[in-house]
Amino acid sequence: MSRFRTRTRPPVALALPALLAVAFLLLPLIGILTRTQWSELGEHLTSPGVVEALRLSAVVSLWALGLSLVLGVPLAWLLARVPFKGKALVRSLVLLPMVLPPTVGGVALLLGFGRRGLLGPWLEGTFGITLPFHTSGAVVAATFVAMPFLVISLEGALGGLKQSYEETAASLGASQVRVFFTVTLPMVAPGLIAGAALTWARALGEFGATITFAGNLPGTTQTLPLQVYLLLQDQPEAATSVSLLLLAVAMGVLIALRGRWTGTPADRKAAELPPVAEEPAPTAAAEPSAPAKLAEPAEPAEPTAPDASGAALRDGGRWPLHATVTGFNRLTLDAEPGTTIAVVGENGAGKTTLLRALLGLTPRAHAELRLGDTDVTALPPHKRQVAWVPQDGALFPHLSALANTAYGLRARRVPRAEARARAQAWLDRLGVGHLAHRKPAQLSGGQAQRVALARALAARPRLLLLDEPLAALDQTTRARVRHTLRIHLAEFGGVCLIVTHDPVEAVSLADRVLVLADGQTLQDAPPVEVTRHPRSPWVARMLGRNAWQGTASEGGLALAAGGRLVLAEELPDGVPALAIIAPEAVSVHRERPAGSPRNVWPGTVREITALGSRLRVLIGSAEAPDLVAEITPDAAAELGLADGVRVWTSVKATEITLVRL
Ligand SMILES: Nc1ncnc2c1ncn2[C@@H]1O[C@H](COP(=O)(O)OP(=O)(O)OP(=O)(O)O)[C@@H](O)[C@H]1O
Repeated sequence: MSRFRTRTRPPVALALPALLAVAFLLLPLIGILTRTQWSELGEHLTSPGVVEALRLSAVVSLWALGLSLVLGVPLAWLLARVPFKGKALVRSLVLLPMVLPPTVGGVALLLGFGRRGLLGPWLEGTFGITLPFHTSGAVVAATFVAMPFLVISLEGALGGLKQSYEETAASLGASQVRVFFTVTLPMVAPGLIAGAALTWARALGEFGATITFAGNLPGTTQTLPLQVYLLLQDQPEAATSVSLLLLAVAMGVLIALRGRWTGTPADRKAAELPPVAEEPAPTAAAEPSAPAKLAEPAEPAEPTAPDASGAALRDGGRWPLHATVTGFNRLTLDAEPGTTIAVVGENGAGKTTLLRALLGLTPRAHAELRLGDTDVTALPPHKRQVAWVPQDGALFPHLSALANTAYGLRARRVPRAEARARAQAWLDRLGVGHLAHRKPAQLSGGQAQRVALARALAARPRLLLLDEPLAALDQTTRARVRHTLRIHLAEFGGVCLIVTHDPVEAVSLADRVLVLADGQTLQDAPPVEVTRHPRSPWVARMLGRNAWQGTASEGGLALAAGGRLVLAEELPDGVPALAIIAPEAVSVHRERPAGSPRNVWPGTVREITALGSRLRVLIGSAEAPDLVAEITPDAAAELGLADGVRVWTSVKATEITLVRL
């Protein structure tokens, strides 16, 4: 109990000044409330002068808001999205009116737009507009001080928006304008609304710049704050009443904005919902393996007859791929329709860059890309029919699973009802049809991945790019989604590239494994071949094999890391090679094994991990590189294996596969 109190009680040294700060802010407000003549409040606020000032304030602040939106939204977009020289300077310029004393702002406006200012004579001569002492002058002054709030708020929202949302939307077929209105704008709406509200409130309260630049003319430039200033001299009670009105408006804006800075109300609602259970893995019977289930959702526009080979899913076409990539990636890729290629490689090998080049989304690599008979090289991303599922799925958070899935179809102008029906059918096929009306935040990781996949497939792509589609899932969910993925990829008539770091994914999903190193193809072969003859230690280890690099010498391999390996195969001296040892081929003993094996090393158990029904034992040795052995739990128990236990390892020379480098 006392511990609880100690923890929650804030330190006095912080609490005291914090309370003083609150009191400091509160006292003036209490002053207004206590000094307000409540009985005369109605009379004060309905006096002709106040009503006129109120009307003028509304007109000026709304015009200022409108101008800020028209000018500020593009400026915020430019600052957030377009790299250009002098951006820091432009941003400082935008912020300047916020820190400049408003009267100085007023003087600056006079010198810029006033009668004798830089632009004033031209405005007067050409349009007959004189800003000072005119309502339009008050609007200019209010816009000058208020627009920064909009720009800063919107730039922050745009900057915080992950670009993968917009890029995915483009890959689904949406033009830039469509992406802006259907993805960008709805996603930054909270920031835009918050910025607009603050801009309006700031414009409503503007005083200094207005009185300096536009003067204090009743009915023309005398807004509420200016009137408060006047009233304070002759009728302090009325000034208090009007101040109370402005205070109420300001508080109203802040209360309405509560939470908008920290997230959308939709997000919060979603977070409050009970977690959605991951549905059980589809059984073989439930999987759409029967022809009837494989049928493409009803498509009145392009009817396709389902047949036993699943041709209906292929969008009436099969799309071979030919790509020549230059830039960071330098490779040529050819693949038959229906081929799934796992793209693997170390961090920074260029996997994502390759995908982005095929999408036409990066200047770092250029892809000459032909899909079927169509050369899409010159086409923008939204016209290539190359669908992309980024690592996090990038489901649009403001749209339901159904609307997400229908997005690509709508972008290609499929009528709404038909698009939704087709999207629903795709969700059903991927086992998430019952979640169609959920927002992405209400889906589990596995469910979201299936929706992302349904969305990509529903867009009828000719090339499908999946960037680590299962990376964020736990082992069980990963196995389920992998199963679903395998079934649907088997029916896909285009080429599919899957970036992965998971050997199981690479071997079980792909027809080919493309190993990248430094942007180039190190190996491009079927999984069996890559597993048997990996071309680099990294690939071998990724596939769960021991891989030791060395140079042939005297009938063996002198290991680069020190030590020697006896081989069954003869290699000419001096040839660099990679020795691949399957973990199952490593024998573990407590005593030095008697008999013939010549590759025997003493070592210590460093780590034991479970892999399915077997155990992987990492053994370190002073005489050889680290070695991974795979044994049954029974064998491990019999040997009494545990971390730190001293053991002997042996490998038969005939169990070693050699790959020349
Ligand atoms: N926008 C960028 N500007 C400059 N260099 C970049 C950019 N994006 C990536 N790179 C560099 O290009 C190289 C390839 O990056 P890429 O993201 O394609 O690698 P990757 O194989 O996908 O790596 P990972 O497995 O870490 O995702 C890396 O050296 C990386 O630092």
